[in-house]
Amino acid sequence: MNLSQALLHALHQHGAREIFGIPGDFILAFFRQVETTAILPMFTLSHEPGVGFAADAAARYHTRLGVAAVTYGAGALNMVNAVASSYAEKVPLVVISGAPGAAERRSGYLLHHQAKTLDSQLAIFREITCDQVVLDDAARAPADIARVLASCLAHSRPVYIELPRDMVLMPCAPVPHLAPPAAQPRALAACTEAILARLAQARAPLLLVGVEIRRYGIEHKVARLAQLLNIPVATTFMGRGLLADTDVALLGTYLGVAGPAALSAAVEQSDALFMLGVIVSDTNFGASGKTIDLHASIHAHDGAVSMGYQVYPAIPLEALVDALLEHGQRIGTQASALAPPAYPHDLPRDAAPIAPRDIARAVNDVLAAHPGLPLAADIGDCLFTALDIAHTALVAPGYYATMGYGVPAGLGLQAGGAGRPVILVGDGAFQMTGWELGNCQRYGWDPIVIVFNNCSWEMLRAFEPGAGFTDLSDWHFADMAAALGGNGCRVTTRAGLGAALDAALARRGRFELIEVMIPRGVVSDTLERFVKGVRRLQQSIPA
Ligand SMILES: Cc1ncc(Cc2c([C@H](C)O)sc(CCOP(=O)(O)OP(=O)(O)O)c2C)c(N)n1
Ligand SMILES: [Mg+2]
Repeated sequence: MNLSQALLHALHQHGAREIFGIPGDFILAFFRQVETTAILPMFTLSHEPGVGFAADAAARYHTRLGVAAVTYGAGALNMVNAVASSYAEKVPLVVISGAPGAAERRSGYLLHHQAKTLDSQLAIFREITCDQVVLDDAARAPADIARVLASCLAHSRPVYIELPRDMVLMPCAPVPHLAPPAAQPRALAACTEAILARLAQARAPLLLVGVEIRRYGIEHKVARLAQLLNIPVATTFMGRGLLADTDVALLGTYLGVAGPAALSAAVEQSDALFMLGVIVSDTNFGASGKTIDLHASIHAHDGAVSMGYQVYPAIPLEALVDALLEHGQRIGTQASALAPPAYPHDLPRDAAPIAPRDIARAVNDVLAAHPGLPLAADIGDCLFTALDIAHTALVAPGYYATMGYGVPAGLGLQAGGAGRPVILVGDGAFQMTGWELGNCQRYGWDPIVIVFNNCSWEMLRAFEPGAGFTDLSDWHFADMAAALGGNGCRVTTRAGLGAALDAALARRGRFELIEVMIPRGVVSDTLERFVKGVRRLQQSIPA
């Protein structure tokens, strides 16, 4: 076996099911190994940010390793933003970068794609990955690859593998599979007992779940825990879509002042807020009406648990949930004190112009007929609109908030076997990576893409009214769809939107681009409330 085959078998054994990539001369030999061994299918896209986003989305949706393979320098450094997003949002992404071989490193020349030094790329990726290896020694490679892949899964963060091109065919032993880290039994028992005692004595315990319960594949265990404890459950903004395929009666998504008042009050007034797998970020808590006292909460995240000023280190999330399931008992008197949110549906098929909420209605009508359709959303008002869409699997960078995610992420979902996705994307974000749709024809992907075309960076205008620089011109995206191998149509009325979706759903095999024209200044209620809330909080926080 050669080193590439050992690496590919190890990726498969650790759960990876596909590779996204763009080749370059420093990684050509590895791409040939991927192609000839067929251990993992390879999907190539057009621009490395899209490669990273697609691999990220496949990893999120399927709760498994995502893999992005790129060339040295121009390729890998082009993907830094996407990998940073995966790091911030705790996605287990394996970055494989080709690299110069030993002889060319000693040539004394500055090599093409080299920035500062030949190790600068490794230094940059150290900042956005949890573990790294340069595979320059075939004897060490099996242990190094095992360690790095185990880190990726244990921390649910990206890792970096640099593969010099003269090592690709070197003979190499198989890669061992390391056991995941275990909790120290007595520490786990003490932590579990303290949490259950705290919840039992509380007046209003509440379970708030975040992305880590998806990343560690424990949503169904968490659903069982919620039913066992019988306490109200809500998701964070980033956690939108969690528990969607369980029968947990969710209160909804916590959005602070931008969300339903009763739900926000339940979270902010809880005297035992149990945050499970929650990233404590401004997008999750920045619009809180009453600042949540994190020291009065229980927070299980990043492999540790904090309660008050007590920290229990090395408590893997799944081990904690298993222990709570084993020792927990009914605590709450009623699981959900609030009626679950009602989502808008029944799009009127009339000549009225289209507002973001109408798109939510239309998608909810589609979901009623096609339950379980996966959603990918970009950053912009399309993501706030997604909060008016019924609970379904949703991938979106709700915390790191990078634009350009939506279309490549939708392609990653379909490539990874999630079925036909609906993609929500604004015109500004579509300008960045929407062109990846041109790759659908090679792979038979056929997402339904809804472009919110307000000819504007409208989310920024909501924060900076009167700014002229947020105006964009009208790119007529629908007219370009056919040239990219898909079907496109532009709609300006609610009847047109309904008809376009009906037609799109009736066709398969080509992407469907529905360009929804939205008047500038018309935004979703949620974005409006979010902006008002953030402004009010900015004014209220003493200097
Ligand atoms: C890669 C990248 N560049 C810039 C931004 C800043 C930014 C936003 C966030 C605040 O950082 S929202 C936004 C405008 C989005 O425009 P569009 O896609 O048309 O959506 P909509 O018109 O619905 O706003 C920008 C430029 C970003 N998030 N990501
Ligand atoms: Mg826009």
